[in-house]
Amino acid sequence: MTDSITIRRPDDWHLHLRDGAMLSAVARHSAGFGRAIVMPNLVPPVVTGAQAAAYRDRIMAALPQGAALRPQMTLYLTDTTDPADVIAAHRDGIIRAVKLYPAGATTNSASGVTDMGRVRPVLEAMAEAEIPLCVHGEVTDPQVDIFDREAVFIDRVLDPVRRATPGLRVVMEHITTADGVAYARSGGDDLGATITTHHLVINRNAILAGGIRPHYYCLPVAKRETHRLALREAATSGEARFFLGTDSAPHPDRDKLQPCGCAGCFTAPNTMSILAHVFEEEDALDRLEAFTSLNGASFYGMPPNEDRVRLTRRNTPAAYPAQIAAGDESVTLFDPGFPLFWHLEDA
Ligand SMILES: NC(=O)N[C@@H](CC(=O)O)C(=O)O
Ligand SMILES: [Zn+2]
Ligand SMILES: [Zn+2]
Repeated sequence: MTDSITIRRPDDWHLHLRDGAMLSAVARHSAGFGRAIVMPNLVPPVVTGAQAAAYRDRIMAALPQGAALRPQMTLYLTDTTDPADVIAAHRDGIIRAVKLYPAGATTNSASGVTDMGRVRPVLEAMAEAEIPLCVHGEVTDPQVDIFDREAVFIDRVLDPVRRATPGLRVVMEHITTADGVAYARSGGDDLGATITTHHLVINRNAILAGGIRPHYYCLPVAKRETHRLALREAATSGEARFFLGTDSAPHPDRDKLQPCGCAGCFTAPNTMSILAHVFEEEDALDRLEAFTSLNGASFYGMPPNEDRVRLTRRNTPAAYPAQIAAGDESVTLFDPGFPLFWHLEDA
C-alpha cells in the first residue's frame, strides 16, 4: 500500500476568498495552493480591471508571509461589460479570466447576465484574445427543476454560445452531473471543466436524508449517486479537460443556518486530504497530480508549479477544526464524513 506521494504543488481553479474579515480568516487556508482563480462575486462584484487589481492587493495583504498562493483575478461579466475594458485588463496582466453568472443563479449573482445576446461583443473579443470564460452553468428558469438546471443549461445556453463563438475558451465550473462530464468530453482543448472536492464525496442524500443539513447545501446542488460516480470517474481519469476547482465558498454559519440558508461549502482547509482519500479509493493516486497540479495549468496556458507537496497516510487522522473564526462569525468546514488519514506537507 502506498503511504506517501509527492506531487507538484496543487492549484485551485475556482475559489471564493471573499473580502474584509472573512478574507482575513480564510486566505491562509488556501495559501498552500500555487495559483487560484479567484471568483469576483463580491458585494458589489468585481467588474473593472481597477477593482480586480485592488482586490488582488487586499488578498496579498491577507496572506501569511511565505504563502505560495498567486491569486489569478477574474472579472464579473454583466449585461453592460465593455469589451475594451476586458481586453485592457487582460493585456495589463490584471485578469486571467471572465466569470459568467446567469443573473440569479447563485450567491451574489444579482448583477449577472440576463440575456446572452447582450454579451455577444464581449464573448467575441474574448475569443479573439483567448481569454477564458468561466461559467456557472445553471439556468434560472423557475419552470426547470433545480436538479435539472445544469443539464438544461448545457442544451439551452452553453452549446449555442459555444457554436456561435468559435475559439471561445470555456471552463464549465463545478460540474455536478454525468451530462456535464459528457458535454465536457464532447469539446476540444478549448473546453475544460472543474470538479469540486465536495461533489466527489456527497450526493443529494447528504443534504436531505434523515434531516436537512445546510452545510452540505451548495450550488449547483449535489445530485443523485449516479452523477457523483460519473464525477469520480472523470476526476480520476487523468484526462486533461478535468481539473480541481474547489469552489471553497465560506459563509458565516449564521447565514447558512437560516430558514433560507445560503449556498456554499468551505473546503479549502481539508481539500487535499479528502482528495487523496478519494483517489486512493478509486485506485488512482497516480492520477491525483494530473487533476490537482497539471491539467488546470495546461488549460490556462501556464507552466505547472515547480515545487512539490507530499501527502502521507498516517495512522492518526489529520486534525481539522470543525469551525474557524472569521471576525465575530464562525465558518464550518466541510465534513466529508470519514476520517482523513492523508496529511499534507511541503515536500
Ligand atoms: N457554490 C456555491 O454554492 N456558492 C458560491 C457561488 C458559486 O460558486 O456558485 C458562493 O459564492 O457562495
Ligand atoms: Zn457557481
Ligand atoms: Zn463558486
